[in-house]
Amino acid sequence: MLTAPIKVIWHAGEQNLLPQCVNICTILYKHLVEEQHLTTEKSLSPTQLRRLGLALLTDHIKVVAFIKDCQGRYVWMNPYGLRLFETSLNTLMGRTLQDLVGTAQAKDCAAAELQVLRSGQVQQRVEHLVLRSTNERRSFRTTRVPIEHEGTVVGICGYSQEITHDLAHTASLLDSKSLLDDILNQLPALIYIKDLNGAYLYANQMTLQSLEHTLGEVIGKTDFELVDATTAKSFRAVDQAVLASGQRLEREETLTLSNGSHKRYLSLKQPLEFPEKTRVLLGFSTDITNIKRTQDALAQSEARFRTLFEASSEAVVLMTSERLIDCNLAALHLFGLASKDDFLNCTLGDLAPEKQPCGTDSTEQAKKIIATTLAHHSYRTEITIQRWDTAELVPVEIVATSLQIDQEPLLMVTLRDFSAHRKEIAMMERLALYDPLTDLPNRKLLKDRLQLALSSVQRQQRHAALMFLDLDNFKPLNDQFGHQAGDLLLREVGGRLKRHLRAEDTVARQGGDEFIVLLVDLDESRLRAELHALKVAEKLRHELQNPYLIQLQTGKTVEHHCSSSIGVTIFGPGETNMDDVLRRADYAMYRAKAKGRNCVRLNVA
Ligand SMILES: Nc1nc2c(ncn2[C@@H]2O[C@H](COP(=O)(O)OP(=O)(O)OP(=O)(O)O)[C@@H](O)[C@H]2O)c(=O)[nH]1
Repeated sequence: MLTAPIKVIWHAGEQNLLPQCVNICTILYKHLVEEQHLTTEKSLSPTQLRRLGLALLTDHIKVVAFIKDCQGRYVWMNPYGLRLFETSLNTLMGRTLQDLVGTAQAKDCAAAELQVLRSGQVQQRVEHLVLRSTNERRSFRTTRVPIEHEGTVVGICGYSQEITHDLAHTASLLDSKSLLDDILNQLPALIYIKDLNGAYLYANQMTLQSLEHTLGEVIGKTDFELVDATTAKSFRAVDQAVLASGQRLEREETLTLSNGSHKRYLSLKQPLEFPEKTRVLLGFSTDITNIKRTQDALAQSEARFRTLFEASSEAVVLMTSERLIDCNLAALHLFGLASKDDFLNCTLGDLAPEKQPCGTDSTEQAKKIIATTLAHHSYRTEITIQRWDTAELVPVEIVATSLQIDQEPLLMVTLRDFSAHRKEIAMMERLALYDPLTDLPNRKLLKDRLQLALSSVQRQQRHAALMFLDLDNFKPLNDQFGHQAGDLLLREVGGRLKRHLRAEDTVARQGGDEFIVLLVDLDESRLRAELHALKVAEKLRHELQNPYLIQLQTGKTVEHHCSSSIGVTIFGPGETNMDDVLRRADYAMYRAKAKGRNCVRLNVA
């Protein structure tokens, strides 16, 4: 049997709050007709049918429907509600919500009910209740409708639609969106989305900081409204290229800030298809300003060192323990190479002749240099290299130092062309021992050889001779035609003397127009040695008095006549005092001068 309260529910639902019930009612109506084999025409009036349908409806809908008196005591609850609270209608009748849910929530709901009873207004609110039956927390959207009877509110009817899952879903959606926002805003990168026209649809915190605008100022705006025109143009060009090609692009971009400083970004941009075929641009830019600054500084420093390295006049080679990997221009010149391509990947041994002048295998020598350098950190030695262009052998001094670059052991080898140095030394030695004008041994070398000769005569018991020669009538040539003419004559004298002596004899220039001749290994007999020496002296005197044809600087050739005064002395076994020998020869020459020049005089010890 249908009761009055149900009528009230129907009244409330029909007019206010349960429009969906009308549809359900229609379905139930059909179900009822089929179940009970009834037909509308035959069995029930529309009113009867409506009552029956409503009764079934309250039994079947998944909504807690209830009726309470003005004291908040339950008068009725539908089966769904009874199942939810795990109670029966009989048990529930006369009880309040406090018997079904937690005290605090029950009090809160009672206050809400009181408000409905007092105001006579329909009320809808979300309530979170902990069920006493299961201790579960459930959420409901509850609607309370005042029941009026003859102008007085006598009770409340209402229904509670469970929204626990909806709320949980919404909460998780909200949670995940804010989590995503948090993540995107905390990422140390610019993340942004722009539409086809370049207007920002999304910008994370870092993008906003870079653009120096708030989210409200950025969304819907293009770069042209946010940054300087040049920057905006370059951003737009990349964006358009991405959108047009449909391809992901990676570019370095520069943003000029309001204070004039620049920020450098590595931007990865790609098109993104949104539902309904909307294409947008997703951008991800990393701030590489500091990296670039460091890279630029490194590149500058590298360029500076490269310039120093290349400009060094010292040949410098960089190598691993096996191969040559770099060198400067001076090294290329030293090796006679046209370019570094010829040089790279060679070994040190490849740049030397097969054998060193000392006979060592060059490859072995190179290995020794590398091993010693690595063992002792640095090593200095001399080797001979072979130029690639001329095959010329060049002695070089090398200083090798071991280095550690990027964990790799390397050797830096500096090479200095030793040939020039050697020539210099040879020249210095020659200058110290030879007369630069005539290229004859000077007095110092003569004395060395005289000392050797003195020793030799002791060993071999054979005599030797020393001659002092001084030109006669030399000065007038100087006076008349200048020193250069005199020099030419002095050179000619030296040549004539050398030509008429043996290789083992020595012709030296004492200085001015004075020459000294040392004749060694003459004879065991002093007498025969004297005769031999006098014979040679005469031959020389004769030779030197031949006329001299001197070609002047003017091109003119003049003839000059000059003779020589020669003093001779013999020294032999038992004689060791070099100065005595020199003095005797000098004195003999003085006597020849005194005798009238152009003659030979012998000074016997
Ligand atoms: N051209 C030239 N002249 C020199 C050089 N060294 C010395 N003399 C000159 O040689 C000359 C030597 O002087 P003397 O020996 O007195 O000249 P001289 O005419 O041979 O006289 P006597 O020896 O007395 O016969 C001086 O005029 C020096 O200036 C030189 O290297 N080159």
